[in-house]
Amino acid sequence: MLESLIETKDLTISFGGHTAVDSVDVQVARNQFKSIIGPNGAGKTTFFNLLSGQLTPTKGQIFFKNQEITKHSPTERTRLGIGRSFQITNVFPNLTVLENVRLAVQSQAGTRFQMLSHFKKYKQFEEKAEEWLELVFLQGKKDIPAKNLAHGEKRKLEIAMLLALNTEVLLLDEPTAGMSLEEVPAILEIIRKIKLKGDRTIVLIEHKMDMIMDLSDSVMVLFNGRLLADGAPEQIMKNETVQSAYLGGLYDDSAVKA
Ligand SMILES: Nc1ncnc2c1ncn2[C@@H]1O[C@H](COP(=O)(O)OP(=O)(O)OP(=O)(O)O)[C@@H](O)[C@H]1O
Repeated sequence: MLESLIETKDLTISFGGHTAVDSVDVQVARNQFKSIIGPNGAGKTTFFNLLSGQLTPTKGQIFFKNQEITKHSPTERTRLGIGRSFQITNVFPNLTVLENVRLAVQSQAGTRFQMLSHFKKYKQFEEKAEEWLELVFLQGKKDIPAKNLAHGEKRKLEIAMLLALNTEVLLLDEPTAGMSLEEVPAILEIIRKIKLKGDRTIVLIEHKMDMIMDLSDSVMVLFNGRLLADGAPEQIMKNETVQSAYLGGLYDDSAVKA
C-alpha cells in the first residue's frame, strides 16, 4: 500500500445553491503522478483551489502527511510542501526571467544561507535559479524582461518558479492552456523530466488525453463535482461510467479529442 501524502474526506464546496465539489474522498500517494480529468465545469479547478487553500470547503477535510490542513492559508500550505503553479500575475513583468526565478529561490531559502556573505548568497540563489531555467528550456532567455516572453515561455517560467519553491507536491493547472500546438511537446518534456527525477508528487489538471495517458500513474475523474472514478489510466479509459459520461453526449467532447 502506497503511503498517502494528500487525502480528502467528504470534501465539499457550494457556491449559493451550486455544489462545485461534492463529497470527494481521494488519496494521492507520495511521488505519485495523479491527473484530474472531467468536462468543463466539473469542479477540477475548484478542487485545486481547495487543495492549495485559495478556497475553504463548506464541508469535509484535507490532510497532508496525516495532518489536517483544511483551514491552513495558501502560504502555510506552501511552507508545508504543497506548491501551486504561479499564475502570470505572480510574475514581475519588468524583472528579467532569471530575477523572477531567483526571487522564488530566495523566498524558500529561509535561514539556511544566513552564514554566507550577501554576495555569496546572491550567487547561490542565482546558480540555483539557472538550474531551474535549464530544466524548463529557458536558459537562453534568462536576461530578458519576463513581460517580453511569448505565452508558452511564460508558462515555462511559471513552472520554473514553482520548482524553485522546492515543494514536495506540485499542483499544475492546465500547463498547456492557451498554447500553440508546437509549444505543447516542450511542456510535456518538462513535466516528464520532473516526474523522472522521482522526488515530487504531481497533481495535474489537463484536457489533453494523450498527455494524461503518457504521464499518469493514476487518474481521477470529476463529473458535476463528484468523483466518478479513480484508478490506473487504462482502467479509467475502460470504465463504462466514464465512457458514458464522456461519450454519451453529456458534454462537449473536445476535451477528449484535444
Ligand atoms: N467562485 C465561484 N462562485 C460561484 N461559482 C463558482 C465559483 N468557482 C467555480 N464556480 C462554479 O463551479 C463549477 C466548477 O467550476 P470549475 O472551474 O472548478 O470547473 P473545471 O472543471 O475546472 O472547468 P474547466 O475545465 O472549464 O476549467 C462551475 O459551475 C463554476 O461556474
